[in-house]
Amino acid sequence: MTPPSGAAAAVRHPDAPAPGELLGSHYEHCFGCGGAQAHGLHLEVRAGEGVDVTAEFTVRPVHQGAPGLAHGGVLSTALDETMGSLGWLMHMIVVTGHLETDFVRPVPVGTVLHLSAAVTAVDGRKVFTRATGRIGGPEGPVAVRAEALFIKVDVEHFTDHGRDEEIQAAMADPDQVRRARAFEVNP
Ligand SMILES: CCCCCCCC(=O)SCCNC(=O)CCNC(=O)[C@H](O)C(C)(C)COP(=O)(O)OP(=O)(O)OC[C@H]1O[C@@H](n2cnc3c(N)ncnc32)[C@H](O)[C@@H]1OP(=O)(O)O
Repeated sequence: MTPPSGAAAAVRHPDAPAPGELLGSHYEHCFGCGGAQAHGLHLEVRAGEGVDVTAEFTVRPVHQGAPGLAHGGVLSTALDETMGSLGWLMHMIVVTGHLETDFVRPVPVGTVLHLSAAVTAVDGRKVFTRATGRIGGPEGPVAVRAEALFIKVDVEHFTDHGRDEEIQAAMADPDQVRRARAFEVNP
């Protein structure tokens, strides 16, 4: 997870969302950010000043692992989704290649997890990222932290591998196609 010595700093795309702007969901059925997923995380991610974002995730009873506590895999998902959204600031479509999470404090149901993530380096198609989740406020103690390697892919990654039913539905939605193609038309 250490970027190679030749890795570059991340570059914010000139057409990236303005600092403070909500990025919006990339797919309404996404478990991380989609509004159509009843039990999803419903993450709303906001652009930062650089190639960084913030987000909030409210832990609900459907996200439990142990009684009254968030499931660790769900917390990893929140970190994953937050870091994955960094691609939007660089106009890159990325998928997670490697993700590692430290669970530092238990996170009770009802907690708002305050997430922040940033790109630490870029090396060709490889995007190195880091994230933390704090409880009790944006400056509260760290409950979870993660590092992840994302890999830049083309839209064909999804159309070639996704189940036909969902791909056809997504392709029939002009908003979804516009979102998916935005980075290719306006790289
Ligand atoms: C719009 C989307 C928002 C997403 C938000 C949520 C994020 C997600 O959860 S995405 C879903 C989970 N991830 C996936 O399903 C990805 C599944 N994996 C794959 O499809 C492929 O392995 C993929 C695309 C990551 C890489 O395959 P491929 O395009 O053939 O690239 P490949 O040549 O193997 O690797 C490229 C580079 O990355 C490195 N790499 C790839 N995977 C890893 C890994 N797991 N660990 C370390 N390095 C890796 C390779 O070593 C290579 O490095 P180098 O350029 O230095 O030789």
